[in-house]
Amino acid sequence: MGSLPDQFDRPVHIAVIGGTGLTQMAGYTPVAALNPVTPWGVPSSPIQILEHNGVPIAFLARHGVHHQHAPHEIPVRANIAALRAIGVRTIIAFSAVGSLQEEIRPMDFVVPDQIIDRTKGIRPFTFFEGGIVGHVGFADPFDAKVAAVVQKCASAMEGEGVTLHQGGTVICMEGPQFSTRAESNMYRSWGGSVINMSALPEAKLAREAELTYQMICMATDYDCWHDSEDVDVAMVMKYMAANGANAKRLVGAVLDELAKQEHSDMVMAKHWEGTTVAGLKFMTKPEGRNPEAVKRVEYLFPGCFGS
Ligand SMILES: CSC[C@H]1O[C@H](OP(=O)(O)O)[C@H](O)[C@@H]1O
Ligand SMILES: Nc1ncnc2[nH]cnc12
Repeated sequence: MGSLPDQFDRPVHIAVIGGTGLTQMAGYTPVAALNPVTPWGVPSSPIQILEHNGVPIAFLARHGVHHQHAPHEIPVRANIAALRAIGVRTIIAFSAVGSLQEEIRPMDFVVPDQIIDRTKGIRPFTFFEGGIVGHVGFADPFDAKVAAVVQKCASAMEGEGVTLHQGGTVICMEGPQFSTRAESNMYRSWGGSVINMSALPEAKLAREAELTYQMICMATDYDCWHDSEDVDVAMVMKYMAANGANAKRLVGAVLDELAKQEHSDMVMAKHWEGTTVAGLKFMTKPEGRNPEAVKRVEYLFPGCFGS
């Protein structure tokens, strides 16, 4: 990465956030590696700009290039802010997850449509604080239109080792320790489909930043509720290695599909444009706004308060 330029002169609209076991996107040509500094610090990894069929894609390794950030240490605000600042409006976020349902087998893919928050409030979870208040809708944390694109791409790969479950609830736990058996069974009773440690605050911050965001999960284990072996890191890495090629193929097919003109409004997150900013302007009266907080928010939405 060292020899790549640290600037890229075109906006990049689509990003992939790679999770455990997906720290690179083979088959794409890296053309730049950016190191932005945001008001919330620096991102987890350099942002690699990859080119595929002339379309630039941003790639960020959630846990860092060497997997050095624990789930609660990931600088999620810097990640999301930096991606938005380079032009990204759609994020495909990949995650290795435990399965909470018999029919979701290790190596199956899941495109979730809901999240239950089991983080413990120790992760910074909003851009809007310290003198700027904002509340965004989060009833549907993911994006049904991107989910449909993923489904279409996965269907085309059926019979090639790709099984995809459309819809489902991610339990996002704090970690880094895995769940107890009692917790795992409780999550099942709540209707949880899969479990990870990274859907939040990523999805919330993407929404605050007016981005289209969809997670693609790949099951690596049955957590500890099942009568098979309890989850451990070796198991997660083993399945990621075994199915990593399919994960990359699926993500690649999704990127190719999203690059089509017919998806441009969705990719540019036109349906979210202005939704956060409208609420921000309405909430904290100008005389109550902290100039430092205003400056930080204007990194996300340049000129949004008219300064
Ligand atoms: C190594 S198992 C736990 C770890 O794996 C998942 O990572 P990611 O979502 O980034 O793929 C899970 O969320 C935990 O961070
Ligand atoms: N069982 C599990 N619990 C939490 N995160 C995970 N990531 C992969 N498997 C997991």
